[in-house]
Amino acid sequence: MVNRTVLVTGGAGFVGSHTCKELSKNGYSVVVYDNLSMGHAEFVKWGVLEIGELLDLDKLKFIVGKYKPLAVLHFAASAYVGESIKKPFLYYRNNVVGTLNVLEAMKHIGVNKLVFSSTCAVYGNPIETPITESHPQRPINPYGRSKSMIETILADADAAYGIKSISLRYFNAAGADPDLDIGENHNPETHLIPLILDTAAEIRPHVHIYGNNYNTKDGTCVRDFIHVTDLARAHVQALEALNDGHPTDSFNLGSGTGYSILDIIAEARRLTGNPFHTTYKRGDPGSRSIDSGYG
Ligand SMILES: NC(=O)c1ccc[n+]([C@@H]2O[C@H](COP(=O)([O-])OP(=O)(O)OC[C@H]3O[C@@H](n4cnc5c(N)ncnc54)[C@H](O)[C@@H]3O)[C@@H](O)[C@H]2O)c1
Ligand SMILES: O=c1ccn([C@@H]2O[C@H](COP(=O)(O)OP(=O)(O)O[C@H]3O[C@H](CO)[C@@H](O)[C@H](O)[C@H]3O)[C@@H](O)[C@H]2O)c(=O)[nH]1
Repeated sequence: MVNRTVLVTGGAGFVGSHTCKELSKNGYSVVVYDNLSMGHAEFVKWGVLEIGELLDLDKLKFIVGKYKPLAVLHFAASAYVGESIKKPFLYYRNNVVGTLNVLEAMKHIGVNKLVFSSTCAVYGNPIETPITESHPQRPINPYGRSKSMIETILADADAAYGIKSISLRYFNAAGADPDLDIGENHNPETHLIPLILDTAAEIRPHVHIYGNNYNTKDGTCVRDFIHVTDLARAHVQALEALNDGHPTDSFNLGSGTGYSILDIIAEARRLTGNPFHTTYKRGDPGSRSIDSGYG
């Protein structure tokens, strides 16, 4: 019988849970491995939830051995740029050591395919846009550096142990499941669009704009947003490419168009009809000015 079981680390989180839905729609049997530090048990609607910690190598080996998945989709990570500057060891441990443990467990059981959640933060401030996959990697914060280190480790894992991987470097994930089965629910919430929508809904008093003297058209940072369901579909395609023998590779996932923070605020005011308040704060030193991707 063909093995259709996949292990999804971080499958109770935002992008992981949307991907579980797409995997299930495409006939895969999903096992989620998540410590629920940021995710939600109620987001695991399309598979089995195994509560576990990336840093617990014995448990990871046990779960990989129990289900013997054909592949691992590895979302679980710490993923806040600002926090990574304040707590770099947490980011290197959770992201780099956590991924080493996933790879070690895969090697131990003989699983040799991995789809990895990388990020456009591996590029740092771009020297040209749109950013292509061959753009130099000069990350400017510990979060981006942790993901860039993992990509290096993945190349070594292929060379030494034949573990094939596809790293998907997403730009900014946005939106929610069109059927409203799941959505974005982070605590604390730091992402721009949910904070803007909370302000328009009068749950928050104002939106802080972090910095207005970046070298962009209006001085605010520029980001390229991609819908979370498009990201989810790309993961299924990456899994199928690995199954078809595609070599270790990396791909950007963005729309190719960047919008400034002021663009996003103007559009949210127009769509909601609420001219909500904004205030300026100092820009975050680890924040890249422009992210405009390549779809
Ligand atoms: N959201 C974005 O815009 C974006 C953009 C680029 C890359 N990414 C990457 O995509 C992945 C998913 O991002 P997200 O926005 O869905 O984040 P998220 O925080 O919603 O999901 C991460 C999940 O991993 C789990 N987790 C974290 N550390 C763990 C550990 N040590 N052991 C077990 N489970 C653990 C959390 O509980 C959570 O459910 C991350 O790797 C992130 O770096 C996200
Ligand atoms: O209240 C806010 C929140 C954010 N921002 C700015 O808005 C932009 C987008 O911020 P945010 O939504 O927090 O996303 P990023 O910092 O770009 O990081 C996200 O997108 C990255 C890819 O670009 C991923 O790797 C990260 O995991 C994910 O958190 C940045 O310039 C922030 O400085 C504000 O001005 N005010």
